[in-house]
Amino acid sequence: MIDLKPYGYVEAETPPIGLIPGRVTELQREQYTVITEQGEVTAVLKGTFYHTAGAREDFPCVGDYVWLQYNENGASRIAKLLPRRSKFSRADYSGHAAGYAKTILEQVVATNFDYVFIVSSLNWDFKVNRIMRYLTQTRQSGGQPVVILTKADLAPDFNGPLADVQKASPDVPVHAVSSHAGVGLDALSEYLQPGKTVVFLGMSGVGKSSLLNALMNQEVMTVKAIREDDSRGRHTTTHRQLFMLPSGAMVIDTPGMRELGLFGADDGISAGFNDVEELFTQCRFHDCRHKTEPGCAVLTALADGSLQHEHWKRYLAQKRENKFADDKAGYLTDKRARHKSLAMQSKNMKKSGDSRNENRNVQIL
Ligand SMILES: Nc1nc2c(ncn2[C@@H]2O[C@H](COP(=O)(O)OP(=O)(O)OP(=O)(O)O)[C@@H](O)[C@H]2O)c(=O)[nH]1
Ligand SMILES: [Zn+2]
Repeated sequence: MIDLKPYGYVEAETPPIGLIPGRVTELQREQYTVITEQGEVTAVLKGTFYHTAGAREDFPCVGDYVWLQYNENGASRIAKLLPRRSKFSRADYSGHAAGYAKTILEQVVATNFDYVFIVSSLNWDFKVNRIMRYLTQTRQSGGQPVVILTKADLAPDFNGPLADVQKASPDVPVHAVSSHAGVGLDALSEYLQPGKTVVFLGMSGVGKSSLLNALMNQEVMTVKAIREDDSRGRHTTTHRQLFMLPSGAMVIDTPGMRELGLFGADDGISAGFNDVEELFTQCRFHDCRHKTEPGCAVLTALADGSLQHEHWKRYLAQKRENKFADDKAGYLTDKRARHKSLAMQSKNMKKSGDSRNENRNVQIL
């Protein structure tokens, strides 16, 4: 028999005969993995869920405590969702036409966590305002916020940023850590107590997977920047969603949580580099690598001093460091295509001399 207490289960009410308690550790499509006193079981929802659940919110997700009908020979059946003490949800647009705001469902992505680690990098991209926005989100979730400033090894003097966060939110604990150098992790044991659950909130590339790996003492999440020499024989189990740390605390890391982190992306990672990205659209070749290519707007700007070398170097460092860089290329291609079609359109308009159409086009874009 497995004791569910280490999974944070508090029995407020004894389940009726025939049902046993459990905690959802994974959700893939409609199939649940639930840890129960019988061990880890695969489960589906009882039919009544589909009839009585008013909104998607009522469906169990990772972190939830449930009662289920245990089935020794096949899928168990989740019969009841127990009350949640905290939750994060996001809008679910699936199957709904854009603009039909009323039909957008709430999709709960993680529940029953005690702490929310607001993870932010101490590199040049450090922004107190973004942390404050995550703080608001966290306070609405019911979890207790803890600010984790990562990559301390990249910022020899992190006392400044640390003090900035402390000043902006005096009641919230702030810690600087380096997953790579193993610095500052011990201080987190205050939160990582047996039976406690933590979720990470933070933008892509801030080091959430690296932190999880460091806390797990093993690689459970793939970190994008793979070094050539150790990429063989990696042990990764990326599908797991609720991780039990050696300390006895749990970390929920769902794709849904990662998407939440992206909500801050509007002022995103490369917002400080608009000027650089504008230059890309002026390079002669659309696949310019800005190294030796003729007609490269970046090289020209570096040469005439309108682009600072330091600024360019920091941009390149960011590209190396962040996964976002990958998506950025696609974004820029789109942007360039938009520019081009806009230019073509206005050329055609000018030819036909129809200025009303031109105006209409500007509005559409
Ligand atoms: N120097 C330094 N780099 C780090 C540290 N932690 C993470 N990184 C690097 O930052 C990059 C992103 O790290 P990840 O752990 O994948 O970031 P993530 O937040 O999980 O990113 P997503 O999976 O996109 O949400 C990688 O290149 C890491 O090697 C650190 O403590 N120090
Ligand atoms: Zn170029």
